[in-house]
Order: sequence, then C-alpha cells, then structure tokens
Amino acid sequence: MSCRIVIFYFSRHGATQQLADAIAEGVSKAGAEPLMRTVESDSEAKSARDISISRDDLKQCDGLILGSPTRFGHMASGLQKFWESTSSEWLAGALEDKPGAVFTSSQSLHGGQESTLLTLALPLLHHGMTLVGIPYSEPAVQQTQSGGSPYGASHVDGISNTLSAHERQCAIRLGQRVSQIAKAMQELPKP
Ligand SMILES: Cc1cc2nc3c(=O)[nH]c(=O)nc-3n(C[C@H](O)[C@H](O)[C@H](O)COP(=O)(O)O)c2cc1C
Repeated sequence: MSCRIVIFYFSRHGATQQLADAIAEGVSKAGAEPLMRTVESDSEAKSARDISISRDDLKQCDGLILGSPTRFGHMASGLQKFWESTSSEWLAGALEDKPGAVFTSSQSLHGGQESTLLTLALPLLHHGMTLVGIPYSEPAVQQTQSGGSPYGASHVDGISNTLSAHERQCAIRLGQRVSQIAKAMQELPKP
C-alpha cells in the first residue's frame, strides 16, 4: 500500500527548503513517498520550485509535515492564509488522526524557533492530526549546538548557511518517524 507524506512549506531564501529536503530523505528512507508542496508566492522564492498545495492533497495524503521560516516568532502569512481556506476539509475531517509534524528555520538562535514550531502545530491539532515530534532517544536532539528540538526539526541560518550534521539528522529522523507512524496507522482497522 502506498504511503504519501505531504511536505508543505514556504522558503524565501532556501534555508527552510534544506530542512524540507532532508525530511523528504527521511520519508523515502522509511519507504514512503514525499510530496513536496508550497504556497503561491513570488517566483523568486526558492520554494517556487515545488507545486502549490491543493485541498485535495489534504484528503489524499497519509501524513503532513508543515514548515516555515520564523517570521517575528510565527509562520509566514502565506501558509496561514492557506489554513484559513480549509474550513470544509476541517469539517470533513480530511486530516483527522493522520500524523503531522513541523519544522522551521530562523536567523538567530533565540529568535523565536520554539514559538514558531508550537504555532505551526496549532492548525494541525485543530484538524485533528496526531502530532509527532523528535524523541530524546535521538542523540542529535541532545547534542545539537544550533537547531533541532523535541518540538520539530529546525535550523539556525545565522550560525551556518547549511544544515549542521545534527540539524540534518533531526530532520531525517522526523521524516522517518512520521512515515513509520503513517504506515502503522494504515494497518489499523477503520472505525
Ligand atoms: C519578515 C521577516 C521576519 C523575520 N523574523 C525573524 C524572527 O522573528 N527571528 C529570527 O531569528 N529570524 C527572523 N527572520 C529571518 C528568517 O527566519 C531566516 O532568515 C530564515 O532562515 C529564512 O528562511 P528561508 O531561507 O527558508 O526563507 C525573519 C525574516 C523576515 C523576512
């Protein structure tokens, strides 16, 4: 049975996209299919390489991982605008029970990553998703000197333009974990 994980993100300059790509690697490693999706934006945005999300993606996916640059401590407005257009999918329970997770990139270490990760989680919880983080059994969560947290994958762009080994490992692990849970949920009897 195929298992499709939507990686829904926005990235203006490419930092959040590096996380999205590492998460996709984790999804593939777990034997699931990563579907890269973004929001309508200017053609200069790095994430314009990927296609825009459709509301059918919410119905058809088996899990969804949401990522944004940290913008004044919360998600970019284009992503929020999309969630505000999903009332009918919310009422229909399109994402209910499916595993979901979050990721972000910020300029500075204490510039609001955790508030962004927590607020990214809110629409997923309202849609009834099963929230997945990164467990402390993952050594990279304990050892990181930059991004990577139990709340989700992250990167601090002001420390390095590329993902650290720990940030990358956290992102891969998150993609794997969401996929493994999605696959296990496919085996459960339908209520
Ligand atoms: C409008 C705006 C607000 C931002 N707010 C924050 C912030 O609150 N904290 C922070 O550390 N970085 C902030 N940044 C920087 C971005 O989060 C950071 O550069 C991020 O890595 C960009 O991701 P991208 O390369 O995927 O676009 C802000 C950037 C913009 C344009």
